[in-house]
Amino acid sequence: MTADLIDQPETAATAGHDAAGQPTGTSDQLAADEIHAIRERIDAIDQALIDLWLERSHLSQQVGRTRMASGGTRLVLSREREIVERFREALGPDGTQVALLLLRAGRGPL
Ligand SMILES: C=C(O[C@@H]1C=C(C(=O)O)C=C[C@H]1O)C(=O)O
Repeated sequence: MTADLIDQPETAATAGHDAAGQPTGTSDQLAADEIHAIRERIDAIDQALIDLWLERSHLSQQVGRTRMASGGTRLVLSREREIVERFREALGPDGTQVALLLLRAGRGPL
């Protein structure tokens, strides 16, 4: 998917840029303006996701440290299964992959 986006050659018909100078994939100015506005919201969402991702992984590592310092286990697999299932129910098979990546980020270096 990423390769498709990167490899697509820019032609005369797709040479338009938005107000920030980013290629929009269209030479139509109205469409380019709309795309620019939507991209601002997309960028804000991406930043929120990054911030939440980092906050979650720090919290998860904190739980792991607290539990191990008290003689407990590093992981609780039943809780992890619940989380994977929550994401799968909400997002389908991609949700499973997202949850597994989230849990991996929370483990930190093993
Ligand atoms: C954060 C915890 O520790 C571990 C990490 C989890 C997570 O990242 O959500 C879930 C279960 C545990 O394996 C927890 O028990 O809540």
